[in-house]
Amino acid sequence: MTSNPIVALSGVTKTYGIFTALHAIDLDIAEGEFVTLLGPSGCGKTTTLRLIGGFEQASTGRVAIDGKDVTHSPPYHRPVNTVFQDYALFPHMSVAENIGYGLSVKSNNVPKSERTERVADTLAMVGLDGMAHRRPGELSGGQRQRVAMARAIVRRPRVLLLDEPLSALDVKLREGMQVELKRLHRELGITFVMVTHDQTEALALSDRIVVINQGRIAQIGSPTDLYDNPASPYVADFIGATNLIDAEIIGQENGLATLRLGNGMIIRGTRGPSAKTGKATIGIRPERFQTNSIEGLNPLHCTVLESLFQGDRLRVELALDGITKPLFAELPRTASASLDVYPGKKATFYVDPADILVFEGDAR
Ligand SMILES: Nc1ncnc2c1ncn2[C@@H]1O[C@H](COP(=O)(O)OP(=O)(O)OP(=O)(O)O)[C@@H](O)[C@H]1O
Repeated sequence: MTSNPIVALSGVTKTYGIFTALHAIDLDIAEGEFVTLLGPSGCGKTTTLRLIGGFEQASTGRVAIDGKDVTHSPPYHRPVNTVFQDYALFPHMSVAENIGYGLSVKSNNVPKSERTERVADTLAMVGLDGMAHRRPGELSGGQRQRVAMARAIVRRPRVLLLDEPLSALDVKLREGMQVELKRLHRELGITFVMVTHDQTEALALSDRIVVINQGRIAQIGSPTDLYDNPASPYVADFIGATNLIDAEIIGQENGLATLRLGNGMIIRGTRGPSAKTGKATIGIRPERFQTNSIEGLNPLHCTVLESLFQGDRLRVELALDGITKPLFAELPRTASASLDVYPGKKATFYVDPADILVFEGDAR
């Protein structure tokens, strides 16, 4: 666990009536980290964020910020600010007034001259110079998002909470704003905790990702950690797509597991299992399919069901002989050109044992 975490949740449970939204969550966030809470709709990520912000109270457990127990403190007694999903700007106030509002209300000791200066600095920081006098209704979606950011950071919180901050923007704008968020995080040096259900966004922005599944933390790790070493089929499938296939571990030697698939096929995988034998699930990332036969790789005899052109890649739907659930492979265009894939074609693909993720049990 992190020493001297800026945010620490210990055994936090949140219930609504008889429904438990969070089950005894433990989470430490280090000062300056960019942490993302990721998971499907209803998994509990917003609840977790709201517990940190003080908009919800834990049913049991403890919330500490900067070493201080804030479990029962209201939002305004926490060194935290929130960028809400809908931005929550005041429509009748100008951009500058929206941004300065928090300073005038909460920090009465900020003199007017300093307030004006801080608002101007913050406007520049989010790239909104020259927009100070506009009203929210006269701004684009991306500009409104920047005002919401500016309003949250002008008070210089220790922790910035971001609730799906980019979800209202179209794809192109969202990609641009991702770069902006990353830059702001670096320049401000404060802790960002963001909620998203968009795994690409989480992978691109975070130092660490907290994957949540039905009110429980499924795994915490860096983006590469989660991508390369997912702890469960759930994480493997949520962080980057994964083909999951039922299998049985029938032997193990020198860190190499021998597995039998439902169609009787034997393959070898190196990633993960400690159990000698028993039920398992294997995961293969779509981009790990190879087209050349190389000594030591697992051959997979397939029939092409469909091939979808995607510019730089070809996405190919495959049926592994004797297995009903289709698999997806993503091939670089160069590889697919030599293969000439079309529906109905019999083709053999190859997967390195190191690219076979092995999960014990039928945990799906
Ligand atoms: N005030 C409430 N009363 C009852 N149930 C609630 C309340 N707030 C949240 N829940 C339930 O708690 C669970 C977690 O909700 P939460 O908003 O944290 O999910 P989420 O992961 O953020 O989902 P989304 O991406 O859809 O916002 C959901 O099943 C939700 O219906």
